[in-house]
This record gives sequence, C-alpha cells and structure tokens, in this order.
Amino acid sequence: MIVERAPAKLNLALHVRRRRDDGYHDLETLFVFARDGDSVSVAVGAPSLTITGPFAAGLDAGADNLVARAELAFCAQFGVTAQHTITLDKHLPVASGIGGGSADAAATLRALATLHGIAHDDAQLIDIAATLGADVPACLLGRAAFGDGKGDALTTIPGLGDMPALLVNPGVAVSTAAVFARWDRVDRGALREGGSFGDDGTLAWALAGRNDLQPPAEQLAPVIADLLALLAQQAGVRLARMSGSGATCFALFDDENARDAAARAIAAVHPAWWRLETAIQ
Ligand SMILES: C[C@](O)(CO)[C@H](O)COP(=O)(O)OP(=O)(O)OC[C@H]1O[C@@H](n2ccc(N)nc2=O)[C@H](O)[C@@H]1O
Ligand SMILES: Nc1ncnc2c1ncn2[C@@H]1O[C@H](COP(=O)(O)OP(=O)(O)OP(=O)(O)O)[C@@H](O)[C@H]1O
Repeated sequence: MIVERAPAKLNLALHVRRRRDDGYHDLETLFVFARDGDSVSVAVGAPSLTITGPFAAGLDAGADNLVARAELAFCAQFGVTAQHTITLDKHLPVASGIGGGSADAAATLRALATLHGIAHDDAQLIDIAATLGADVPACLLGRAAFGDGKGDALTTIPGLGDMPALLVNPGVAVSTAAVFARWDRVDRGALREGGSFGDDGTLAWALAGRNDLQPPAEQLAPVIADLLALLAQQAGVRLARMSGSGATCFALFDDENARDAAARAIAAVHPAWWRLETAIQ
C-alpha cells in the first residue's frame, strides 16, 4: 500500500488579471504548502473509495470525487487495467480555498505513479493534473511555486522554511466559480512587479501583493472580513490574508508561541471555527 500526504495549499498572494474567453481567469499567484493536510492510501485490489477523518461526512465518495476522477484519468492515460482500493483521510474542510480536493487528486496521482513505476515528474502525469483542476499541477509539484496562466504554469521559488502559521475557517463553504464570477474585472496590476527570489524574498513578495478574490468572497461571506480583522490584530503576525477563493484565512508568525497564543485567543471567541496550527514549507 502506498500512502501519500495531501498537504493544504495556500495562496500567499493572488492577482487576478483578466477574464478569458473560456470563462477562466488569468492570474498570478504564490503557492506554498503546509506541513499538514489530508492523506491518500492506494493499493491494488477490489475497487473502492473509503473516506475517513473529521471532514468525511458530506463528501461524496462517488465518481465525482476528485480522487476517483484522478484514478480514472490515470488508468486511461497509462493503460492501467488493475483496480485500486483507496482510502482518503479527510482533515481539510471542503471548498475552503486551501485546495483540499486538488491536493487529494495530486496525492492520488503520485501514489498511483509510485505503484505503477511512473516518475512523479512524468509529463503525462502533469497533463492529467491540469485536466483535473487549475490547482492540481501545483499540488502535484507540492513545493513553493509562482503560478500564472490559469495558475497551472509553474516556476519553483524558495519556500518559507517551516514558518509557523495558523489557518482558520469560519465554517462557510464558498464556491470558487461563484467568487471568480463576482470579481469586478479591474486589473490591479501584476504580482511579478517588485518580486524577488532572494533571502526572505518570497515573504516580501507576498507582503507586497494582494488577494484579489478577497473582496468578492467577502461579499458572499461577510464573516471573512471579521475573521481577517481578528487575525490581523493578533500579536506577532507577519501577514494575514485569505487563501484562494476563501473562506479559509491564514496568519504567518515568526515563532510558534505567538501562533499558539493567537489560536487560543481565536478559539476563545469562536470555538466552532476550524483551526489548524501548522508550518508553511
Ligand atoms: C482560486 C484558486 O484556488 C487559486 O489557487 C484556483 O485558481 C482555483 O483552482 P481549482 O479549485 O483547481 O479550480 P478549477 O476546479 O479548475 O475551477 C473551478 C472554477 O473556478 C474558476 N476559475 C478557476 C481558475 C482560474 N484560473 N480561473 C477561474 O475562473 C472557474 O469558474 C472554474 O470553473
Ligand atoms: N476529495 C475531495 N475533497 C474535497 N472536495 C472535493 C473532493 N472531490 C470533489 N470535491 C468537490 O470539489 C469542490 C472544491 O473542493 P476543494 O476543497 O478542493 O475546494 P477549495 O479548497 O476551495 O479549492 P481551491 O483552493 O482549489 O479553490 C467541492 O465543492 C467538493 O464538492
């Protein structure tokens, strides 16, 4: 059995530049990955998809699940006739801007590639990833990257070196398509400008950027603005921002004690909000 981690994805910054004729948007983003997330186990055997973990309820294990779609696409592409017994251990909230589904699809592709002797950087594997979702190639790569185009043209960048981070979701699911549809179509400028690949460059680059999906997401879920205000006022925060299309927001800290104190303070006011105390690689 092969076990692959499916870490949470964060967009440290996300600039939406234009709406394309195919309905997608050209964007520029800084992808980074947390230490924690879901995990996917795959073995050759009777075909099944079992979902366990705190967010298993409410997630369908049928053919629409991104894990099932990844398996189907992999077998078709590589002519694999074997069947697979798969378990998804779901720890990330669904439809929350941290790419849980995309991470699961990517982890499934990596596990199947290992099982069937295919390299993780095989060009066909990357092509399959792109057909499954704009975030899936970044999740397949699994390391800090600058993304442009639909978010699937990737250039690796230095990561944050296990920077302490707190992720908080206020319990509202927002649809990525609905958030993009509310974007005001104002191009507020490139993420490339001012970008630097030097020491501390990725964080400085992120600090100079924005998440253009934050205003439309806040229109759909006003609680996001409250969450961001709360995160930003915590001691020791270097950057507080929404990830992806929301509603999960993150705060980055220089030390774990400040992160843990912030987590306790937020839990005291909003015990029902989902929190993840983690580190960003
Ligand atoms: C918001 C981000 O998470 C940032 O990393 C991604 O751009 C979204 O990635 P994803 O969830 O893998 O997105 P997909 O499943 O490919 O697309 C979901 C929907 O989001 C919108 N979408 C997504 C990516 C993109 N560059 N432009 C878009 O307009 C489209 O309406 C699309 O139908
Ligand atoms: N394995 C899966 N995990 C989570 N969602 C899945 C999965 N398979 C299919 N989905 C569907 O995909 C949709 C997006 O889920 P996901 O958790 O990837 O969103 P997200 O975190 O907002 O992603 P992104 O940051 O890429 O926009 C959900 O509406 C969900 O029903």
